[in-house]
Amino acid sequence: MVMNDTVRRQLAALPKADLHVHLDGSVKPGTVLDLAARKGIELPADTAEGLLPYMRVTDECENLVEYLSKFQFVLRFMQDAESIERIAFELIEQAAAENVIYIEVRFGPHLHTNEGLTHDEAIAAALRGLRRGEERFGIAVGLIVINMRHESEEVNREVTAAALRFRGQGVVAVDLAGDEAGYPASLFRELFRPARESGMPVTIHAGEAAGAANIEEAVVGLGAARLGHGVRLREDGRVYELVRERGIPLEMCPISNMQTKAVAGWEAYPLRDYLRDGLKVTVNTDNRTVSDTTLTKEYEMLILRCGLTIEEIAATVRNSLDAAFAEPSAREALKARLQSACVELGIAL
Ligand SMILES: O=c1[nH]cnc2c1ncn2[C@H]1C[C@H](O)[C@@H](CO)O1
Ligand SMILES: [Zn+2]
Repeated sequence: MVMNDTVRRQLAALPKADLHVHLDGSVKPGTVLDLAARKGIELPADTAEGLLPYMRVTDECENLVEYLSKFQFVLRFMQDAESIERIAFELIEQAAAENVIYIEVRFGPHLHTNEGLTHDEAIAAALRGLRRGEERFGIAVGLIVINMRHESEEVNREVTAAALRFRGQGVVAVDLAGDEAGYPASLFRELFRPARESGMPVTIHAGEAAGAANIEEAVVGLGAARLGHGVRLREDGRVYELVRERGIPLEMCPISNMQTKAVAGWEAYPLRDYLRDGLKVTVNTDNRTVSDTTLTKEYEMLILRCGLTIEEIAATVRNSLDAAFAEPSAREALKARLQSACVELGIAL
């Protein structure tokens, strides 16, 4: 498949969904410039362009741990409610510009408490920004609260409790992110117990920097209803079947997966095989700024480097809407929008 003008037009107009995007990985460099000036923080460059090397990874990134080191730079500017709200709003604005109709944004509240914000205040600020974006751009939004693998049990217990307090007010799920190879999923069974017991959906970053055993533990031990990445699922046939039989959606993030070296290269990227094998594959950005990506760019790479068709791209969007942590009626309405757009665009769905 090549990218002719018809496909480009179809891609641009296709309604999209992003289930896996980190707030702190998607900050616009121009916003950092502005926030730094207001806060009197000195920057290593005085243009948006000049800040990019500090905010994005290069192809030379060796692994997930190196990738994660990029987040420190922006977190300094995300320690007050107003900045968090603004950055959340601007993320919805960026998504709206490429026809995203549904988005679940995720962030780790504890990363925003260095200057005294509480977890609840950080969550409330993110929700205000998302709501404002939702109203302005007509996009349906949800917030996923992240527990970080390197944080203490006590901190993560509090983060989870805060997430549960905001259930029904915009927080749709809890997640586990950070250094997967250094902190296996099995350490977090107890942490996710309250979420499991209260029916709050759980999604877990797994099978990105560690193998299929971590995916099995995420599903069986932690109760994951979806998996962040899941790229390395094919390493174990038994776990592969488990995920396929249960229809557990994979939140794949192709460009990020290349950068963290979760796979050797595009030739080895398993997304097309997973999709054709009936796994519930979804396509997401992970971090718009850190990974220098957009959903359109992710789709283009999948078409050019993995041979996906526009129909298969549309099928991944439908998978995302099916997998959305949203009310069934909202999911159906979004799917109807996708369906009618596909009819108009001549894409068989
Ligand atoms: O792809 C990822 N894998 C694991 N952790 C990640 C990934 N992208 C971002 N994070 C971490 C770094 C951020 O500071 C944190 C909260 O968004 O989540
Ligand atoms: Zn992620």
